[in-house]
Amino acid sequence: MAAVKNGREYLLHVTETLKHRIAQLDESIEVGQKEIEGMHEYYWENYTEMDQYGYENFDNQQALLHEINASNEKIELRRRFRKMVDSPFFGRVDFCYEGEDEPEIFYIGIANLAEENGGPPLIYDWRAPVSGLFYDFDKGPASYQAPLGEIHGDIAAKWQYKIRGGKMIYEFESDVKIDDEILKAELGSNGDVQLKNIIRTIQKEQNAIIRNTSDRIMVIQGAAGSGKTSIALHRIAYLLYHDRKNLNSSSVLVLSPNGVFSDYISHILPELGEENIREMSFDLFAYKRLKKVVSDCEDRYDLIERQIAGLCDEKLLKEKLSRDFLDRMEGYLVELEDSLMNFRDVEHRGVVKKEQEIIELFYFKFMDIPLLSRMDAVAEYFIDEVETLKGFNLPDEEREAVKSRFYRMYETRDLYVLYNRFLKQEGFPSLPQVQYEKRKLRYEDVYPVLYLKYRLETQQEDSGVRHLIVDEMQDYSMIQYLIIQRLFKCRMTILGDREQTMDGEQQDVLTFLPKIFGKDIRRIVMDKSYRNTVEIASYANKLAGITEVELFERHGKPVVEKEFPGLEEALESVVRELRLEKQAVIAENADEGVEDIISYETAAVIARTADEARETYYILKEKLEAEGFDTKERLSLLHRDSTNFQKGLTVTTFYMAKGLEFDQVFSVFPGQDRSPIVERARYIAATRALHELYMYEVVK
Ligand SMILES: Nc1ncnc2c1ncn2[C@@H]1O[C@H](COP(=O)(O)OP(=O)(O)OP(=O)(O)O)[C@@H](O)[C@H]1O
Repeated sequence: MAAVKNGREYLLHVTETLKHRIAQLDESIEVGQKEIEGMHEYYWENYTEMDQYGYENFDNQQALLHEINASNEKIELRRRFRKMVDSPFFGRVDFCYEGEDEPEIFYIGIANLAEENGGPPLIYDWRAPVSGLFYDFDKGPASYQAPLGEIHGDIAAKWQYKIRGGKMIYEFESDVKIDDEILKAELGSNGDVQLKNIIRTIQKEQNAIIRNTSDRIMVIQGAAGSGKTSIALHRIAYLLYHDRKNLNSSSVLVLSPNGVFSDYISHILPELGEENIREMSFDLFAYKRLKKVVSDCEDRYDLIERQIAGLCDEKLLKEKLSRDFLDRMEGYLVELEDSLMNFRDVEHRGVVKKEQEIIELFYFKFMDIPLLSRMDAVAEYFIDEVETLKGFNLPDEEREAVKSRFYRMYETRDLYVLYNRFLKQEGFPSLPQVQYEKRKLRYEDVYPVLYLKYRLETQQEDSGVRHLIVDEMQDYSMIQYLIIQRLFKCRMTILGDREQTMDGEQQDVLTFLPKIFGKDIRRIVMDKSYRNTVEIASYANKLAGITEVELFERHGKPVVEKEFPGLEEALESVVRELRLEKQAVIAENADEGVEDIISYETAAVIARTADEARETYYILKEKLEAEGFDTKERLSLLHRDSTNFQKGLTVTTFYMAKGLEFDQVFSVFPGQDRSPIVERARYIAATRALHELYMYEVVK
């Protein structure tokens, strides 16, 4: 097809090919399904007569499995092709290899396509080595990293296309990287309910992160809206594509802040032709691990609420999150080696293990096993001896009884008690000494107890995770990173923004990450922001005193700052300014009389606390219903237990809004609260806005 040079002609040819391949797959999938059904039938009809050793049965099952896998692969390929019909390609690079006269033409799309399986590609996957040219170079000398080494040449031309519903909307030759006009159009469009895939407009500096395979741990400090989350997900799609042997979607885990965020990003990988990855909130993970120790744990959101309500001893919190606290805990762990133990002789079925022998086993032979699991090894060792001497295996119950005599040599194995003892010893207020049912850990104690658990109980465990993504890295403390380091020995992409710390004080995790992970870390700073208009981004940066962020030149309405005597009045204004329905509006900077039709997909009212968000929601519900707004479908209260993010108007807190974005944002805060944490909250709220921002203060 090299003769076809025109995008429209090429589109026709590609569309025909897609239709043809889909039809072929339809047929072959149908044949495969019949084959599978036939195999099932054969099995049920004949299984009683199959050979007694099960060989035939085994062969049948293998054949069936093979057929099912082949069928699934075809279904997956058909799904990908069907998706490609809408927009088969978005870019083209004419690349002249060094020493050649004629350029070769590469069309780039969401996935590979050839006229037949294994044939020369008509379209290259955006992750293919050669596609790097599209993102990284303008016209002129260029190179890309192929499996056999770097390939050099010249880009003779670069084209960009917009195809929708199989129709060419536009095509043009561009000599800049990714034309700014296209990016502006992408960014200027309304926010979807979920994060968008950005393969058409990935920027050079973003591409470098997506395609990086050499660094084990990448730490990305990126300004609000710089594309961190988008990049992390595209990076995973890239790594899955290039390393199918070692990586699959179930071996990638994202530590995400909450269920809503997971929902918000959940479609990107399937859209990029990959299966979804696992996600987990670290707080939930901790709670599950500590279930046997305490009946409940606070999470990060409880802590924030407590901090805003002034119910948190900030000094104590800071102390418990400090390096010094951790060092003291390490000292305590050393002390426990001795102070926790009461060794004594054990005798069973006439076999005796002397105290001194137990001590030797405990401190020498099994010294590498964590303290609270070590006695188990000693007990097993003794049981083994008894069994050898007696010449038979002990029944399970008897084994357990022997083990419990060994366990009794620990003064206690209760982590709650051990932690409490540590607090007391170090002069910290102790936790209430209560029964399990009443034990609830405050957030600042959750991770120290989990840390104790790992240090005292757990040996190296293989989580099966080969790549870990930590989003919102600034929200994790040093002790959490230490736990992460113990749990995951894999590659990592850690990303966040120190300015979006949900704390009074900024935490720059980059200062301590190298101490935890060593020199394997590659640190990258992204200071160009794409989400907000220049007006919104400049306003937000001023709020946080940020100066070094580069802004993408996209302009919009000036930020509106207003004070109101009460919440009711503020929300009346929200209802007036809301542009979720098609509405004719006098454009701010336009000539008088010129009207714009403005209609957005998403808007949010962002509040300070969960209670304030709830109150806001109910007032708004009433006001909007009076205006005939469909509140059932288009108004939602997003809280910590929510699992999805909906179109329309969302009412939520600043901490739940993190990571999300909305066309219009109304930040409604109590004007009198100027505490550092709430000032950060205003910044987080402001940076959520794509096109319009209203900063409302309720000044009683
Ligand atoms: N290269 C790009 N092309 C098109 N859109 C982009 C690009 N990079 C970022 N964006 C858009 O910018 C917005 C912000 O991206 P994203 O949410 O990934 O940023 P972030 O750095 O994680 O933000 P935050 O930390 O503020 O939550 C999204 O709408 C995303 O689609």
